[in-house]
Amino acid sequence: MTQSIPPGLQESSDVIETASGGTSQEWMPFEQVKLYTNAFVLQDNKILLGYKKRGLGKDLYNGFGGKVEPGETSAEAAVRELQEEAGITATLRHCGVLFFTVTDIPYAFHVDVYIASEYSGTIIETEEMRPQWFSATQSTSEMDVTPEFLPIPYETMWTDDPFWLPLLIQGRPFVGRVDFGSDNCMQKWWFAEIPSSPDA
Ligand SMILES: Nc1nc2c([nH]c(=O)n2[C@H]2C[C@H](O)[C@@H](COP(=O)(O)OP(=O)(O)OP(=O)(O)O)O2)c(=O)[nH]1
Repeated sequence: MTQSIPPGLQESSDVIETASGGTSQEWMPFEQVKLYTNAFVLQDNKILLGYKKRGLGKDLYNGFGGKVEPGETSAEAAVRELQEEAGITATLRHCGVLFFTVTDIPYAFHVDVYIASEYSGTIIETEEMRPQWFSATQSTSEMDVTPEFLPIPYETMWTDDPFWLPLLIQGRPFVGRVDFGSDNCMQKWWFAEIPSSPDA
């Protein structure tokens, strides 16, 4: 499987491809990589998302995250961004890597994705994000007749999120790459699950 892992992602011998496609033959070249984080809180079958009020991904729901600042590790940045954007502190577990390019942006985005099952503090709306809980239930048979929380609003999220968010919710580590066109459409994509080792 190693040969199918797109450039930008670490080679690994034991990934299981979950989706791939697109019209482009070749992956888009990139000159530089910028590090980002994205953190999700999952608790009691619900997931915390934020409605982004400004910047990249404005008017879309997402996890909480942003750029890794100089002198900071990705894990430190993830904790800081969750605190800045939702007002809470959590112990985060790394659960995925996403790699994006966008036509006309010379650098690529490496996004470390984190998950937490507990947090401390009070969730607040901030300048950047309006937090909201959604149901993390995935099968209709598990669904309540009158669910307390709305289903995940995939239609108001980045178009690649349905490929990996279900894996995150199931606690299955993943990697993926998407090349976006200037219209924000996915031109080429590849996603895989990383099976956990038996002694993990
Ligand atoms: N769910 C999802 N998130 C994405 C995708 N692409 C992408 O950059 N992101 C995330 C990574 C970051 O969490 C976020 C963008 O970071 P940001 O622009 O808010 O960074 P920042 O907070 O440092 O920016 P700022 O405060 O300086 O304006 O969007 C995607 O395709 N799907």
